[in-house]
Amino acid sequence: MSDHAPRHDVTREQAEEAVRTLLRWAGEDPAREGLLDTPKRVVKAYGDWFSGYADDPAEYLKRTFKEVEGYDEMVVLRDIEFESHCEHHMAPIIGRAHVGYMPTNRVVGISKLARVVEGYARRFQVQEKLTAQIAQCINETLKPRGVAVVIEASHECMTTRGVHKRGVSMVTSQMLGSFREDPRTRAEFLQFIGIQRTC
Ligand SMILES: Nc1nc2c(ncn2[C@@H]2O[C@H](COP(=O)(O)OP(=O)(O)OP(=O)(O)O)[C@@H](O)[C@H]2O)c(=O)[nH]1
Repeated sequence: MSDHAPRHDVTREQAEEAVRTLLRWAGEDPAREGLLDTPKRVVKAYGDWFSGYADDPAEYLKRTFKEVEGYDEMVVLRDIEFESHCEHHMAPIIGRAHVGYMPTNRVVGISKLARVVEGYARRFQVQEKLTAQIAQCINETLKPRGVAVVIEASHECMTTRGVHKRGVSMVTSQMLGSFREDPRTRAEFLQFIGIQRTC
């Protein structure tokens, strides 16, 4: 089984039974009419939220465009909305990713950067890991001069439970190659995505 294959050692029936157990634990009666189809719906929703385990995001970057060979300036895709789930509480993480790279001679279809974000977001995540995985995937597959990923997200484990702080967002960044080494390149990227340079 590859790293990206879904774990099929749990059957759909077992997954639905686990949802019934949680409903009982919360104080509900899973046999109540309104809840009869809930386990089926939850398992279907999990298939959507966690489809990233069946994805190999590097595959999206394998098709590159020859026609744009020679373009070697920064490419930025900003405001890529995503939904993920934190691996600590299994609560939603809702955010936006900004991705930039400095191509060498390999340029990808711009939607593929958003697909890479989706492939990693649709898993249980920690924001720092999500940020690093996106950057490393692009770096290893396209071998560009540099990669930059900034993620801004709110964590529902902080807003709907626990410390209950609304309006808080977490910002993480991973800069590789020229974005890490050249302050001007980094500053240009931050300007493109609307984050002012502070150092
Ligand atoms: N660094 C980081 N922390 C996260 C992320 N998602 C959730 N957390 C934090 O993970 C921590 C888990 O802390 P624990 O003390 O083990 O869990 P807890 O008792 O439920 O913590 P509280 O949320 O403070 O109630 C919490 O501080 C969460 O806010 C993330 O993506 N990155």
